[in-house]
Amino acid sequence: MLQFDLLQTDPSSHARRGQLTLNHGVVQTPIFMPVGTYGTVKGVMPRSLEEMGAQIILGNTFHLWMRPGLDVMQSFGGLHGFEQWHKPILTDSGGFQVWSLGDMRKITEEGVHFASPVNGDKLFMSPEVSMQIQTVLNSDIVMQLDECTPYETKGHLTTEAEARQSMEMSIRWARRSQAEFARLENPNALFGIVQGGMFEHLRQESLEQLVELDFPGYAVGGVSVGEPKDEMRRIMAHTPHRLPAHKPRYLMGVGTPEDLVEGVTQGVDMFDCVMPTRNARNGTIFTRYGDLKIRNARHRDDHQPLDVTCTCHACAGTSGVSWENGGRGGFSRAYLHHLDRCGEMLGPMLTTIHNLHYYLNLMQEIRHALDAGTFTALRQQFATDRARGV
Ligand SMILES: O=c1[nH]cnc2c(CCNCC3CCCCC3)c3[nH]c(NCc4cccs4)nc3cc12
Ligand SMILES: [Zn+2]
Repeated sequence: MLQFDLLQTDPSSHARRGQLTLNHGVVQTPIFMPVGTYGTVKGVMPRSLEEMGAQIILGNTFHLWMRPGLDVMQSFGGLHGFEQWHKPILTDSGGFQVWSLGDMRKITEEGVHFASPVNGDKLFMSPEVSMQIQTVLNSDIVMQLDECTPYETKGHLTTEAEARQSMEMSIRWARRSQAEFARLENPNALFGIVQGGMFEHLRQESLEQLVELDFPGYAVGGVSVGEPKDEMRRIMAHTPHRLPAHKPRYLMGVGTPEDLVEGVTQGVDMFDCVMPTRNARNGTIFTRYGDLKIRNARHRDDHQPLDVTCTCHACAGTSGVSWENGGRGGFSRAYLHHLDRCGEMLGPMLTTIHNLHYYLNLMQEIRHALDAGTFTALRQQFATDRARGV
């Protein structure tokens, strides 16, 4: 089941404030969805995810299918019981990971043949198989199996004809996903994925055919796949706001804090990206006033927290009072620099909590600004602050 209520629309952009009711709970939008790959958001306990306000997380169909396997997942009634996360979960189709297997896979109309990266077994992923796996996982939002049209292949840009072929196969796979989802009587929500490469007229054809199929929600795929920033922004400006206004819109794999603000402006409701978690593990920290590299020697004796305005556990400790509001309960940049230099596991745990909290808090500030009708002012303040530098 899925119900999407539009609560507010911004008068001077495509931004909107919404509420998504799913089987495992209600989600306020716009929303950032932390990525859990192997049934965990790396290094973060579910209680910490709750504490920082995560409302919905992602599960990775491909990896969970490989390991622990569907028998174990079935015995827990799905992913919620297995990973002990009882709020909504969105699972991807598994297709995107198969694509990244490169030459170890063969794409046919029927589906994708590939060798398991875990044990070399010959495997097959089709729209039907993807729906069967996601039904066992019992995720609240299921993604159709699509083909993520590449931006370039071996140095040559994807041509319009190639993008059309790929987009048309994703439409056929959307139909097959929908038919199998119905046959399985899955009680959750299936999203269609718009493709079309960097060609607006192909994007238009894709979304029109998917809207015909009447999905409860739609994703925009095929971006953030190595294209130049201005190309991604061009598609972000074309496609999301052309999708049905009364249904949720999910921009896949995006992006930086700046991309999230731009995406909301263009009418996007849902985002996922590995950036906050992946960057945290390699020491790149997002803050209100710009990014910093905790490994840099300049942080060696800095008593300040990562972000003086942040109320996360790393910056404000258990008090939750930010440094700028007089809180002194957090960890210093000096300490986090030390943990990074020593390779201590507490380092990535704390920087991941901070980066995720930064993304989730940014989306909460955006929701509050949309409620208050001050979204344009927020966009301006956000850009000014981020340019200040830390
Ligand atoms: O067209 C697409 N179809 C389907 N999935 C896509 C994804 C995966 C989105 N995150 C899934 C998550 C599910 C749970 C586990 C983690 C992934 C994309 N990610 C990106 N860029 C970000 C990128 C990240 C890495 C390389 S590109 N572009 C994407 C385009 C598509
Ligand atoms: Zn913080």
